[in-house]
Amino acid sequence: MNPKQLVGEKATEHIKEGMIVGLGTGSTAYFAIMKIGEMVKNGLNIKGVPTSKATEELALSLNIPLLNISEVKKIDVTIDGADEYDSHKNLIKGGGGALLREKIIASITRFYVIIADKAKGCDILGDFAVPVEITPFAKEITINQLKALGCEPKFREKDGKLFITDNQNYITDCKFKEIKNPKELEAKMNAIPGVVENGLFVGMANLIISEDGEGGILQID
Ligand SMILES: O=C[C@H](O)[C@H](O)[C@H](O)COP(=O)(O)O
Repeated sequence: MNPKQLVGEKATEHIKEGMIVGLGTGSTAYFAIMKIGEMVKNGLNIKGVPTSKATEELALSLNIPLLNISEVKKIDVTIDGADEYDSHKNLIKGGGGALLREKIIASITRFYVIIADKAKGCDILGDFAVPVEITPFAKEITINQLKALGCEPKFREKDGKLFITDNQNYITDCKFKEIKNPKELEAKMNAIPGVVENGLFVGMANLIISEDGEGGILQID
């Protein structure tokens, strides 16, 4: 089985009848959502909260009942992907640009499950450039302030134009050498006025499910 499908389906074991479920974004979360669609079709009663417009469309196509975020106080379990993770379950997310909605949903989630290839595991975060969502206003000032934190920031582009998030903002991908203190860096980046949110998810994940390269499951809890 495709490793993404393996970990995606494994994560759905944490979903129980009646739960409110956060639906992640990306190519790994896709498999969890497909499985949830199947579970719903077979009679499971849950309600989903999507972390992006793309996920909302996918969930609707599978007839997964959805809640509007304004109706939600707590989410029982969220299943989402990651771009990099360490052994303390700190993450870099936002490779698909969905980090803001993902982090809001993670922040009200009781049990946050991350599904990711083993290759995304590392000792120290930083190989993957940290995606940072910034306001279009004064973007040059914001990018210089990010640079002052010791990274090489780059505006993300798509089809030759600046990438626009679901929230009508830009993304800058900030490449650091290594991130020795992710908690401190997360706070420093968010202290910049033009930064809406950044892709460091520190102390949020409860469980990381990955594949061992031979079809087995590895878990960090
Ligand atoms: O913005 C996108 C999300 O943070 C994704 O969950 C992350 O980029 C991992 O995506 P994938 O499973 O496609 O590698």
